[in-house]
Amino acid sequence: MAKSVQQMSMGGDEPPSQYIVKGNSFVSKDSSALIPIPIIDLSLLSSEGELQKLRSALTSAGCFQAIGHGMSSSYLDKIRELAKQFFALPEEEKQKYARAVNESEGYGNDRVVSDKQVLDWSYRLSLRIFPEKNRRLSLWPKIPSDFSEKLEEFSAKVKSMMDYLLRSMARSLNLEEGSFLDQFGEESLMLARFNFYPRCSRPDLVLGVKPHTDRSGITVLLQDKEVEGLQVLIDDNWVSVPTMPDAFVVNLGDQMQIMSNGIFKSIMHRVVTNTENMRMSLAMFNEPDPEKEIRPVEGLIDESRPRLYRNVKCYGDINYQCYQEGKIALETVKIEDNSD
Ligand SMILES: O=C(O)CCC(=O)C(=O)O
Ligand SMILES: [Fe+2]
Repeated sequence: MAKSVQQMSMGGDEPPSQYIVKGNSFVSKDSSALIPIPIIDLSLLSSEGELQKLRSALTSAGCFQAIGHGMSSSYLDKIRELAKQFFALPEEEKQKYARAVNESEGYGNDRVVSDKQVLDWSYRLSLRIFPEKNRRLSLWPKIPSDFSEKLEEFSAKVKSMMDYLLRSMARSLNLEEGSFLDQFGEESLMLARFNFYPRCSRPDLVLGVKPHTDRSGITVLLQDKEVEGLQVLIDDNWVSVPTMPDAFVVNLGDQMQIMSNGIFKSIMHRVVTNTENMRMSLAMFNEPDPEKEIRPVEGLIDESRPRLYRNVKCYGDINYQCYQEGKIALETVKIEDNSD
């Protein structure tokens, strides 16, 4: 049987060919000193100044670091600790929550859809959180014993932060507060993904996560407290997102690019590996109810900015299909001809 990423990591093995990303080198020039990631204080979003900063962050970069969100430093440490405790369990225990071959929920590595697929140097635990009826509690870890309770509490806090952000995003464009949030519907989806990146002997050839945009509406990411790895593509430069222990990274996803008629940018990002330290992150994805149609907000369409995207349902499925076929999902929902 092929060795697992964890076994290879511990042995310091040379990564096998399926993990090697061709035609690229990741020890690239780091542009973070030149292109800073915007920082937005959520407690100031009632002021016009901060709102304009938010708008500018989302129209240029498509991501920012969120501070002033009301969750304490020690609380965030506890959440990170929960993730670390789970990943530190013996493999046998973690396998109790293993992802089924054709599913994405549960514990494991990449779902393999083609022989040509380049594999990510990572482990994940993906769990559906909202709507509550979608939860598969058999996949929620029993150890640490407070895992479910803590995750549930954290998810509720993140959900209200996301709702507040979606309202603020609408206000920043002089729209009705509910212009984006209402499109998510009462049954909007939330998914938690715990990512774990073991050390890798060849960070120059292997990625923790390949370049992608999130299919979500928005993504709120709790980064590792110390170990960097996330990079975002801004103006054709890969920029490292610095660790800020008390901040969340907020990434705009594809579905908000659609709803904002392309004004807000869904950010391309990737995760690099390193030889020294393992890294963890916890990504919370918020998506509109797949049964509801989403569309560019009317107030963002005019003659100078014609409608860019058609009405879309079940974007998650479209995105997955495109991923398998090597297509860019957003391109397939674009309106090609705006002349009539
Ligand atoms: O680990 C990270 O910092 C980012 C993970 C990510 O992009 C994802 O889970 O979609
Ligand atoms: Fe992502």
